[in-house]
Amino acid sequence: MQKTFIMVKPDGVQRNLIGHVIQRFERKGFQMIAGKLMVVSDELAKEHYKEHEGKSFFGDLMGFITSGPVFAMVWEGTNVIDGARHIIGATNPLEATPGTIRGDFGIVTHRNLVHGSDSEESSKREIGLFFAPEQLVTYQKAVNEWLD
Ligand SMILES: Nc1ncnc2c1ncn2[C@@H]1O[C@H](COP(=O)(O)OP(=O)(O)OP(=O)(O)O)[C@@H](O)[C@H]1O
Repeated sequence: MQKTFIMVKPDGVQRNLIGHVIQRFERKGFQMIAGKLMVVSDELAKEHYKEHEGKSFFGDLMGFITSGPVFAMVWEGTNVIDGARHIIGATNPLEATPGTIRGDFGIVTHRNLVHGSDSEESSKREIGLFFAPEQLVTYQKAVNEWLD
């Protein structure tokens, strides 16, 4: 089953949106298999966002993502990587469709509330950065047979 890494960023935690984000994914039919509240270290932030190293906003991004607790999760489901990106919405909340998390709650790109992996490769990499394999709890729900 496909897996993705989802993180409620520090602004989402401060704005009491952890429960809302979880509910959006649960309602869709995806299944959480790991979740934890944590503060991202400088080293982890740098590794997670290494594709952006050297860009003008990199310093601000590092400062922001380490500024307070995040809620890191792994979700599982059919096409969950793209499905989650649709629920989260476009990177710039101004361009995010209403009904998406960023479209409903975000205003600016540097505070866009939630992160979701953008490919199979990045989901594997990001899950490995934030969780040990034994922290992923795979289990069957009876409802799964009604989902796909
Ligand atoms: N021009 C920018 N100015 C400020 N911050 C930016 C800018 N572009 C991207 N960022 C920040 O870097 C993050 C990573 O950018 P990326 O292009 O990977 O978008 P994304 O995949 O939608 O976001 P994320 O990786 O957080 O899910 C963005 O979510 C945003 O917080």
